[in-house]
Amino acid sequence: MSVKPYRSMLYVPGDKPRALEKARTLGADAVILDLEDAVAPEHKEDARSNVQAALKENWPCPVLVRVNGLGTRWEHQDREMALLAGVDGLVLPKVEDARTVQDLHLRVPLWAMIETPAGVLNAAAIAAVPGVAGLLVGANDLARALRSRPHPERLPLLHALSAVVLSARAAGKLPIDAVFNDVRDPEGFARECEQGRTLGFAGKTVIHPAQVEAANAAFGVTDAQAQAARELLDAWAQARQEGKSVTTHAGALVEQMHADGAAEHLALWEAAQR
Ligand SMILES: CC(C)(COP(=O)(O)OP(=O)(O)OC[C@H]1O[C@@H](n2cnc3c(N)ncnc32)[C@H](O)[C@@H]1OP(=O)(O)O)[C@@H](O)C(=O)NCCC(=O)NCCSC(=O)C[C@H](O)C(=O)O
Ligand SMILES: [Mg+2]
Repeated sequence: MSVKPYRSMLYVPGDKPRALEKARTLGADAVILDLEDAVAPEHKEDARSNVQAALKENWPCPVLVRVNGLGTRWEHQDREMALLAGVDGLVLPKVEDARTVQDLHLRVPLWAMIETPAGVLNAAAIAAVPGVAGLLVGANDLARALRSRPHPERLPLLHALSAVVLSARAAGKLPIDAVFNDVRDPEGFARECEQGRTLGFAGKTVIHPAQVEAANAAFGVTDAQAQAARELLDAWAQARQEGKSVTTHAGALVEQMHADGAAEHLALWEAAQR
């Protein structure tokens, strides 16, 4: 089994040259060079040039570009620039229906942002479009659209968060959790990562260098977990050899889906080692 981890996906504003340079060294599993909400209208053209230059550099991870939304005056040029410069994928903000994504006929993977009520309601169809690699939650826009209030456990967003996980997983795509806005609250960030991981997200979008390592840890597999997965797979192999389709390991039930889960954990651990 071969998997590519997307534990941390770092947004980098296209109009901040220092951040664009620094992003190459931070250990994120992917970076998202942002031309949308992190960039003021008067800086859009400069940001596009900076991102074009950044795409020519060597990166240790996949580099995505978040283009401005469909229907804005920048979107077409953003997309053309990114595709010509050899981007690894595009992030499209505020995706609300599957048809919009289908009609783009992109030749690189598309990561669709789910950050409006309509986007949440249509998330399953959006995720199912061929070429969509994953769904990213945009919790700031979503909270604004829902008129919900901040809540330490994201209670008003839980339905939407789970809908994104369900939709992406049903289509075999990756669900990626929203950003955590307070870059000076590592405990709060760790709690939210834990919640996202528990809900089924594969990783988290992050906005600051200080959040990268914590997201990698929260959505990664520890050495001890990898060892436990190996032991479970050994127990399962032994059981299968004996013609059993159910066994116990360390006192707990083991069936095929548990073995599949252990194999996926091990593959993620191996990928992170590389
Ligand atoms: C959040 C920030 C504005 C904080 O900025 P600041 O206080 O200036 O940061 P620091 O001084 O602590 O920065 C220290 C050094 O780290 C570099 N840095 C900072 N952020 C990044 C980054 N994202 N990538 C790479 N490098 C970064 C600084 O250059 C400093 O470097 P050095 O000079 O060597 O010390 C700021 O972190 C920031 O702008 N973050 C990204 C914001 C962003 O991208 N927003 C858009 C995506 S989130 C979104 O849109 C939400 C979604 O759509 C939704 O709806 O929810
Ligand atoms: Mg947004």
